[in-house]
Amino acid sequence: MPSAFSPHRWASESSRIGMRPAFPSRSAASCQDRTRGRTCCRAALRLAERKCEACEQDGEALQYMGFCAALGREAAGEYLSQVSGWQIVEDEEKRLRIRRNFRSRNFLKGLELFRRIGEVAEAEGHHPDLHLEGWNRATVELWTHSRGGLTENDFIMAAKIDDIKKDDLLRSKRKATKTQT
Ligand SMILES: C[C@H](O)[C@H](O)[C@H]1CNC2=NC(N)=NC(=O)C2=N1
Repeated sequence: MPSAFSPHRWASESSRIGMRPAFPSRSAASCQDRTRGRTCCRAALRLAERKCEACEQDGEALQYMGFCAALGREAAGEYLSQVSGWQIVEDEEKRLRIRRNFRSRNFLKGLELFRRIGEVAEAEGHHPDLHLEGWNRATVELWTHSRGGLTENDFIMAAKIDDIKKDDLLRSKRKATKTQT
């Protein structure tokens, strides 16, 4: 788990440089899950168990440090190791995004995959770009539009997409047949 982005790190960083911590309620002291008496800390949660944070309100970007800060390539690479099948790409304006490709069994199953992803996106308030081409080539791209790049929200969504049940929709991976040489 990259410690660089735990709320404790952000809280100590922000106090060190004199900035208000992004989520004061999440400082180490208050990050205590009183119902179960154990520290329930965001940084200890798998990406798929975290919740996307709204990065803007009424069209205004929220000045948070932390979860909404646009990530550089190195920090994005640290998060990438926690999701599966995704790659970091640059768009025509050099903005980072992550992309995962799927092959659906048919066109309608490709649309059903998007529907299942859409349900998670609506629940999280963070939405992917979805492309379905050549009837069964489904591409999912994630980036944080309000930040013009990648934030933790994109990797939370990627992890949640990884967890979506989808084997019934996708072509099985062709067994690699080794040709005898
Ligand atoms: C107000 C609301 O949080 C924003 O419009 C959300 C909606 N979904 C979003 N999805 C993505 N990928 N990026 C955003 O900046 C974004 N903003």
